[in-house]
Amino acid sequence: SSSSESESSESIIISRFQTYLQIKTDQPNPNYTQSTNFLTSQAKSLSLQSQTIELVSGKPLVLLKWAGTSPNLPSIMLYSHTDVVPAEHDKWAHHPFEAHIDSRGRIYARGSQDMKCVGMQYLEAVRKLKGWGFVPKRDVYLVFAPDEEIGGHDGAEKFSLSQVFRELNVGIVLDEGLASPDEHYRAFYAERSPWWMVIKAVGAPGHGSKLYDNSAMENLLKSIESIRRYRASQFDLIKAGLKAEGDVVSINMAFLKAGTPSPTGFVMNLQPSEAEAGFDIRVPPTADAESLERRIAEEWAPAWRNMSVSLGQFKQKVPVTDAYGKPVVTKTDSSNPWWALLENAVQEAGGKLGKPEIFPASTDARYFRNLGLPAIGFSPMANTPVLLHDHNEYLNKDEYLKGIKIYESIIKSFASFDEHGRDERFKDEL
Ligand SMILES: CSCC[C@H](NC=O)C(=O)O
Ligand SMILES: [Zn+2]
Ligand SMILES: [Zn+2]
Repeated sequence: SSSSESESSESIIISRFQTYLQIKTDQPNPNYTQSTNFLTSQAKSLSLQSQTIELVSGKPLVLLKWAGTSPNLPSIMLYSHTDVVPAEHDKWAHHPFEAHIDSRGRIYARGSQDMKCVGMQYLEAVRKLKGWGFVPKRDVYLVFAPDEEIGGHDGAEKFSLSQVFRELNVGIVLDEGLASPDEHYRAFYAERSPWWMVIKAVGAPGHGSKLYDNSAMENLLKSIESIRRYRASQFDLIKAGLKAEGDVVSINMAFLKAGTPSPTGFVMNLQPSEAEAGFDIRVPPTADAESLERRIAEEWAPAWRNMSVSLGQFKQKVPVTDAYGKPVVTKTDSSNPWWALLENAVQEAGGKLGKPEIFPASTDARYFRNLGLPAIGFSPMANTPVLLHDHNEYLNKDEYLKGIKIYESIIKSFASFDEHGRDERFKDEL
């Protein structure tokens, strides 16, 4: 019967997803050879043109092309990253690279939400559309990039600045979003900028029994107290329902480093002369970055308290604004036809979309928004807890399959949109 046929094709779709999830592309040593081979073989089975670009050796980006009938129109870029964050195997109910499906249909794997789901859903949607004989007007590109989880410098950043990318004449970028615990899918028009900061205090050492001012520990603790008050004030705005997660500044301590090591632990009766703490700060595009800088310099790391500030791992301090001082955001009003197209396409496929949001963390989309291109963060996972970077990351197979239908609708709509309109303007600016 046709229903058992569709079941078997659904199980093939799920097992392809499992195969991709089983490839160990976890940082810091992702197996990009295997993911590249897998994606290239998928492209072949779909008769998509494929090339592998290594802007940095050992960091392949897989670029697939579905040629449209009007190649002069700006193209659609369906973007995803192939790497995933590490997982603590022994803390998971199922091995993070087994892609085990439990009795409720939950597929457990690192990358099931972030974001191998999206990369495979693009491919499955293209497979369906091709099967139905759909022909795109615009060129459709699928991009599978390395190293998003460590900042995207050898992936999306270099790619966005490359001649190859310029020649794609991209008009709209789709990249990752977040799962939604309720029935509404989430779409993101901007993201917060990561500022990774280390605050260091130096001070006079002394006997552990002595009360005196200006020890490194005391000075660092003063900063931490002030930072925690600020953190609470931002968090309160969310708790009171006044602001969304992406609309406030977040600041969390990533590490604390101080003390004089001894063979049995730390020396107890010595107040150390140095102490430092690392913070992950996320700044919304609309925030007053200058006043935050002032707060850091005057309250959190004042030189008069023998304190200094430097950039942490990967030296992340992404500017909140573009080269012209404008916040880096994608328009959600009528000046951006892609937004309305996305809304309608999701609705037509039976999905509901929530209010546009600012992504609380970082994605590679920022590199494309920085060029002035519209980029929408979207991962179709409704009724799903947000588990990216968490233990037991999973996606239910029915949600995954629904997401493919959502992308069929979006890709069809985007690839058929034949107004030059506003996106032509970007071409002159590039
Ligand atoms: C700032 S580079 C790291 C990017 C990473 N992206 C997803 O988690 C993040 O921490 O937001
Ligand atoms: Zn991601
Ligand atoms: Zn991630």
